[in-house]
This record gives sequence, C-alpha cells and structure tokens, in this order.
Amino acid sequence: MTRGFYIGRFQPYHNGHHRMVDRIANEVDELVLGIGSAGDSHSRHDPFTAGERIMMITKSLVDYDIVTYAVPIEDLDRNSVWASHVQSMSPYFEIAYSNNPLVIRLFEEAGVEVRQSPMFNREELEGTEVRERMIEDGDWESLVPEAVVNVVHETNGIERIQQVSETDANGVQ
Ligand SMILES: Nc1ncnc2c1ncn2[C@@H]1O[C@H](COP(=O)(O)OP(=O)(O)OP(=O)(O)O)[C@@H](O)[C@H]1O
Ligand SMILES: NC(=O)c1ccc[n+]([C@@H]2O[C@H](COP(=O)(O)O)[C@@H](O)[C@H]2O)c1
Repeated sequence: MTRGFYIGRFQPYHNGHHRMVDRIANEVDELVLGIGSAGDSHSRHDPFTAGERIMMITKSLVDYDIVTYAVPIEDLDRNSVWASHVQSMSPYFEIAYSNNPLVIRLFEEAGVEVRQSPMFNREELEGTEVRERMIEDGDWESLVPEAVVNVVHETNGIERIQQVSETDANGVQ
C-alpha cells in the first residue's frame, strides 16, 4: 500500500491539478491532497476558503478509484519545520508530489521522496489565469472540472473575487 501527498493552494482546483492527480493515481493506492495556505481566503490571490477548496476537490474526485483525503495545511513563519508540520496534519505518506522548488527542497531535507510531473498546458492551466478570467468575466469554466464550476456558483465565488479585487476610493487594494 502506497500513499502519496500532493500540496497546492488550489485557488481554484483546475484542470492542470486534475491531470496531475490523474497521473499520480497510477502510482499510489491512496492520495492526500494538502490544501496549502489554508487560512487564506477572500483576496484576489486566494479567494476561496479551505472549506470551499475541500468541496471542489472532493466533488471533482468522487469517481476516482483510489481513496483520497483533503487536508487543510496552514502556513508557518518557519520553513525549516514546515515538512514536519505537514506530516503532523496528514495521514502518513511515502511520496510527496510537487513542482514547487521550495516544497521540493523542504521535503527532501526532511528525507521524504519527492516526484515531479510535467506542466500540462501551462499557458492556460494556471490558477492566476483562472482567477483573472473570473475577475474579467472571461471563460474560466473551460479550465476547471465541472464540479468546481458548480461550487464556485454555489458559493457566489465570482461576485466575491470581483468585489475583493476592486480598488477602494483611495486606489488601495
Ligand atoms: N498546469 C499544470 N500542470 C501540472 N502541474 C501544475 C499545473 N498547474 C499547477 N501545477 C502544480 O500544482 C501544484 C499546486 O499549484 P498551485 O495551486 O499553486 O497552482 P497554480 O496554477 O501554480 O496557481 P497560482 O497561479 O495561483 O500560483 C504545484 O506543484 C504546481 O506546480
Ligand atoms: N513555511 C510555510 O508555511 C510553507 C513552506 C512551503 C510551502 N508552503 C505552502 O505550500 C503550498 C505550496 O503550494 P503551491 O505549490 O501551490 O505554491 C502553498 O500554500 C505554500 O504557502 C508553506
């Protein structure tokens, strides 16, 4: 039995993440999705709460054969102990999956095996691009699983990201 761990901010969970999960699912029996920066929400960079991101991931992965868990992970001021913070919050895992250089470094220093994946269609499949399209009323729906479209609508996510991205009367965001 092998359990993997894949961390991201998932703001929102998009088709690039989904393709990465697809790939990981061939290599492990169970997968923990770490919801990074779990305490952040209601901003242009991090619009969705940890709970909303749990809904996006759980509903997108409902038909998967492998067992998945979504675990919120809050940020720490101290990178040197972050890997053990993650391990203290997650079911035990043997392999960490990430393409983020800092995450890779911190897990490797903690003695955890790390695997990377290719970036899929990165011109479009990037959280920043999805959020910009949400703000500008563009086509963001084609970049995320259908379950994510439903969660964003259910939680009035478009109205929220557009409102928190406005500048105030003094031009401050
Ligand atoms: N299109 C993609 N293909 C493969 N991996 C991806 C893709 N997009 C993101 N990832 C990886 O998924 C993990 C989590 O990414 P993250 O949640 O930061 O998404 P992002 O698209 O990079 O978002 P943002 O633009 O908000 O920083 C990282 O390891 C990242 O490299
Ligand atoms: N010291 C810390 O709290 C620390 C260190 C490395 C990564 N992280 C988090 O892990 C996640 C990594 O995900 P991304 O690859 O999506 O950036 C982010 O939420 C990031 O804040 C936190």
